[in-house]
Amino acid sequence: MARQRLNSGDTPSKDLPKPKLTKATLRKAIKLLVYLRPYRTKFIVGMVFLFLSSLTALTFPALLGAMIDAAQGKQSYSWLPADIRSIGIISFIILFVQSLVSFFRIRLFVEVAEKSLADIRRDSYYNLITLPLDFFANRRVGELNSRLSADLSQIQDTMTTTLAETIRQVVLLTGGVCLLFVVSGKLTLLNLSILPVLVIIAVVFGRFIRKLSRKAQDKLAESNTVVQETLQGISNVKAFVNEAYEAARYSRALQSVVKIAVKGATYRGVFASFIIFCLFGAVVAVIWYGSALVALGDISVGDLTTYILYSIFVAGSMGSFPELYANIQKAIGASERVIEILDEQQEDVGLLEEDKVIKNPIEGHIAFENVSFAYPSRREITVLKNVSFEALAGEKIAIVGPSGTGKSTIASLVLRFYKPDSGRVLFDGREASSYPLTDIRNQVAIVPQDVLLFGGTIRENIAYGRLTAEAEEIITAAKRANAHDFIMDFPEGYDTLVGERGVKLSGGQRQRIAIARALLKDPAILILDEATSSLDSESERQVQQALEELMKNRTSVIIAHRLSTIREANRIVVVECGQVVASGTHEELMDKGEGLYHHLYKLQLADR
Ligand SMILES: Nc1ncnc2c1ncn2[C@@H]1O[C@H](COP(=O)(O)OP(=O)(O)OP(=O)(O)O)[C@@H](O)[C@H]1O
Repeated sequence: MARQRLNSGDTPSKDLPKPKLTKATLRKAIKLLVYLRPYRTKFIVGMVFLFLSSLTALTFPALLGAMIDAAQGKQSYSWLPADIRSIGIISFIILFVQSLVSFFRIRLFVEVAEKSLADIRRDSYYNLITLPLDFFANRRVGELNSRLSADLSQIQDTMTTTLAETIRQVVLLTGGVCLLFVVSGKLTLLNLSILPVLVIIAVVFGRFIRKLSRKAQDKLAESNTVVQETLQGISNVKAFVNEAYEAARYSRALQSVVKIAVKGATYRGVFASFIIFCLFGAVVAVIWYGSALVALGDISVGDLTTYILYSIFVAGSMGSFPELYANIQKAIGASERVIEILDEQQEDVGLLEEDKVIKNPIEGHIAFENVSFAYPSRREITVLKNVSFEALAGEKIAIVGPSGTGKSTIASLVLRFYKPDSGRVLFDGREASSYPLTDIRNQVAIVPQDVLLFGGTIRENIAYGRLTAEAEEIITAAKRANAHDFIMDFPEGYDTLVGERGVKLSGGQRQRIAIARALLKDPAILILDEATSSLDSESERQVQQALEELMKNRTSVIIAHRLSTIREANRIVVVECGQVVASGTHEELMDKGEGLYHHLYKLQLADR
């Protein structure tokens, strides 16, 4: 029987949705079984052991009944000696075999489940990281991550225990019912007329109580939100002298928790009394009728004992089915979602080391020809409209324009995070789509606005640009990026841990690490998404110097926010509302007079 809880201590997996079992959902879930294939021999042996241990469990009631009969000088079965000692020894031998078989069964199942689950985890992770960016735009990454881990834990639970438990209970139930008939048909008919009714009532009632318990949890969560909100905004609460208001709000929330919990407890009490009454009632009925049969000489005392023990087995199996079924349902739902991720269309990026070898070197000439683009998640808004520009190999090209006009989108198209809806992106005069994705991304580096570092050491973070880099190369890159000195100022130098997402470093330091990373990658094309957050003038000078170093000898696309930094660019492309409205050198654009560039430039000068 599923145990009820009226508190909020359930694990997240308990909240996993339970889909209806249909052919389609089953077919999807079954797809995951291919992951068992490499371990099928162990799985089959485990299954055989499982059957053996369930079957041996079924012998005990018969043996114990025979032992009681033997005590009264009766022989229950012709194949079993009628002396207590022999039956006791046989029981212990079977018990020993059962323990041994159970050990191997558990060991094998867990091994198979863990190994195949590791394969599923690895494949879903591989798939996830090779999915196009658009997939992530439509989902919250945290949610995706916790969903996936809850789903996988559910599948793991099912593979390690639920599956085995279900098979065991099916064997015990069918074997138990058959043996009940063998021992006494009359008693079994009585039993079978009571037991299923009880089980059905218990399941329906159980569901009702479970609903109540969920409501209690929701209410508790609501009251916790009050605490959280109040504490987060404690200064507001105090400033408005609203302590009394918040206390009353919390107290109201608590009252509703108590109300629903007490209601739940009432039903639970009724349920428990009902179950106790019925359960013991059934036992009394069976023993009553059984004793009458013994008195009539219809069955022996040993038979009655055997019978009662089998009844306990059968009742236990019946009671365990609702929870097992619910777990299987959840696992099937979980498998469906995992399969969805496994079936998503991946990008054609390779995961092998040799995929990092560049097969089509790019010199650095970039051209956009009438490129139009709308994000797949927001098709109705055309972000880029007929955008055309060109940067020769080694040139510096700047893209400027107001916020939200599509500058970063241009960068995403260069990196081929997305494909244009119409028009062409060309590298060295060849269409981008004719290059393997890995070739493009291996030769384009981006220094983004918000530099994200991984939680390891500075050395590892720089090496992310080229994982095979030697220690010396990392230091050279850091020196060129103006980062070496500040790194050496840390007691642990290059082994300093940067903290989660690089929080232990300042914005300017993070940027210089990102520049060192890009230097190490040594790309043909560089995209600089200039930081909008202002650094102090010393950091800005250091970052600027590092950027100058980085831009040497390669094509640079600078998404510029500070126009002062791009005066020297070979070409400045002015974008407004997704369209190129002007392009030329700084002087040419300024000479034009009242254009957008002129306006923006004047605005920035005025700000200084
Ligand atoms: N992944 C996305 N899905 C849907 N729309 C997006 C996505 N990313 C950006 N956009 C939208 O596309 C438009 C252009 O965004 P983009 O980031 O390219 O502008 P930007 O010029 O770089 O802005 P900023 O100067 O503020 O960085 C915006 O309206 C933005 O809301």
